[in-house]
Amino acid sequence: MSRLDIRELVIDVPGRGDGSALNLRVEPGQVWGVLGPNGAGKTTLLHTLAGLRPARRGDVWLNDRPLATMRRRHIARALGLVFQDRQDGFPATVRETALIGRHPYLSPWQMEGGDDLRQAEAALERLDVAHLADRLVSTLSGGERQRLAIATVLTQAPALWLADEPTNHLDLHHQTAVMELLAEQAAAGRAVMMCLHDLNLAARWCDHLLLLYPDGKARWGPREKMLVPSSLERLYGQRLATAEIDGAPVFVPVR
Ligand SMILES: Nc1ncnc2c1ncn2[C@@H]1O[C@H](COP(=O)(O)OP(=O)(O)OP(=O)(O)O)[C@@H](O)[C@H]1O
Repeated sequence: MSRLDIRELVIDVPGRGDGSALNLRVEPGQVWGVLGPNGAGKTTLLHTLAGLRPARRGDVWLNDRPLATMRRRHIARALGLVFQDRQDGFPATVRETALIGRHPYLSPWQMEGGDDLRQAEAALERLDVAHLADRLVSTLSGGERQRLAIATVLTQAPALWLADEPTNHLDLHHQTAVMELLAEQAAAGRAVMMCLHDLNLAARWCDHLLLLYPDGKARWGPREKMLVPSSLERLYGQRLATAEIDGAPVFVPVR
């Protein structure tokens, strides 16, 4: 189990004022959604939480240790990041790519073993890309690449998932399958924080929300308190119509 403590954190968005310092805790079992318009800083936040870029101010603690003092290998055993954009520069197969998820557990130059391979193949199966295992990643469609990226993090088996628009490029069925997977991870005691553009996915699958405004201001809390139509309209500068389907609110943009 992993816990992320975000203390007085100001992310470093170039040319922008500090806005609100973030003070929140992502606990095992929770699913956090990060919402905000383009450029609000969602990716910057996730990369800061993963220790990939420095904060302007404040700290991130992973399991009672400051992230900044931890070795990358130890961070990678606890925390997995699904990137929004990927550069698949090396000519690797789908199976080889999923196996990268095991690298935090191997010593330098150690080959993956049978258990690693089984874990990667189970993840490929789960993300519905096992039939592509021998294909070069460069030949995959956008949605197939996205599912492979998630399968690679599933192979890594982190206790804390950070996912940057995990449903990017996915058709409706695979969007639901990925959200079910992330919900299952949380139900098994892991923690999830994901950036989303789809308010309806956030309303259905997240239990906590962080709203990031373009000026750096932020609000966060339990879903019920955050999904207020007037504040979502302010967040996006977009009028919304609201309904309820299947017990969850549904938001539709209107002119
Ligand atoms: N290296 C950089 N140099 C200058 N500006 C940057 C840099 N990296 C990010 N930014 C700017 O910081 C802001 C936040 O970017 P970020 O990618 O975090 O936004 P986002 O909320 O994830 O957006 P989107 O919804 O479009 O993915 C943007 O205005 C972006 O142009």
